[in-house]
Amino acid sequence: MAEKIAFTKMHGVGNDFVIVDGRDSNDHDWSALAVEMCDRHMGIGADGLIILERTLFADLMMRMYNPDGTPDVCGNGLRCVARYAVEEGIVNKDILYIGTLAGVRRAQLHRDESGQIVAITVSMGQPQFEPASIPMHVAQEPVIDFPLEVMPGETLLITALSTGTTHAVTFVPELPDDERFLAISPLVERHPLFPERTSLMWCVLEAPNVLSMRIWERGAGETWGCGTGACAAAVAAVLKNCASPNVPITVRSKGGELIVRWRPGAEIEMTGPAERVYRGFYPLCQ
Ligand SMILES: N[C@@H](CCC[C@H](N)C(=O)O)C(=O)O
Repeated sequence: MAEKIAFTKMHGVGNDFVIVDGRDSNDHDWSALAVEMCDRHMGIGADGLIILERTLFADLMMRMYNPDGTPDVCGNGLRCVARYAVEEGIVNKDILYIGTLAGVRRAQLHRDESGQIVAITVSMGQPQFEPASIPMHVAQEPVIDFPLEVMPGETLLITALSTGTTHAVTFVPELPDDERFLAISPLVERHPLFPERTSLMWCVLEAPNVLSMRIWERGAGETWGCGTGACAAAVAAVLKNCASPNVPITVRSKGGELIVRWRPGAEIEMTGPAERVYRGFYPLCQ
């Protein structure tokens, strides 16, 4: 009989993931399975596949694969993993430590009076501004409002940084319509100045410390939320004096709101929901 992989579908502000507890599973080509499983027509459909593993350095290790199979770091996925680990009894405490490709992250669950998990706060590490860490081929640090020529006659002012993964943030007067968003975002993702490609956060400053954004993720395309991207946008807003440091910054996207707090020299902190959608079994056809 064909092997079946048990999975749980979860999302954080509409950024959706297939979560697989791989602690005792056979060796699989997770990168290839991410491509299959994340396919919205021929698979389960998701913005990423997350595999849980054992580690000596934290309560749990998470590995996230984009829908194109590339491994990455993931903020919304981090909150989903924290909730999953506690509700599945893998970890029996409301403050836990999760290993990621960018290092160990702290997660704290928040509950209402009835004990229901209502939000999760995660540490997201310190933002990286050195061009080599982003990575971006540019001789400027930090990269604030860099004029990126996307095509003849189209230049975006880009603030670029890494929040564990590469982000370009552009502040615009209004969010782009589909035509503009779909024409320009993939060109920024694959711009030659970003040797490992980049995600692009289109941001509007709605009010002091309130941002709304439209998200293009490297390896995934448009998503409804992006945790590392919300952090990058909030940090960029502070760097550009559009938001105050150490004060909660609300970052809205198609799938909901995240709250981000950062001051120069400190770790980023992000708070938001994580929801379970359904469980299932994925048949392996290999
Ligand atoms: N959605 C994630 C970020 C996923 C990584 C992105 N696709 C990339 O390649 O950088 C998040 O919530 O942080």
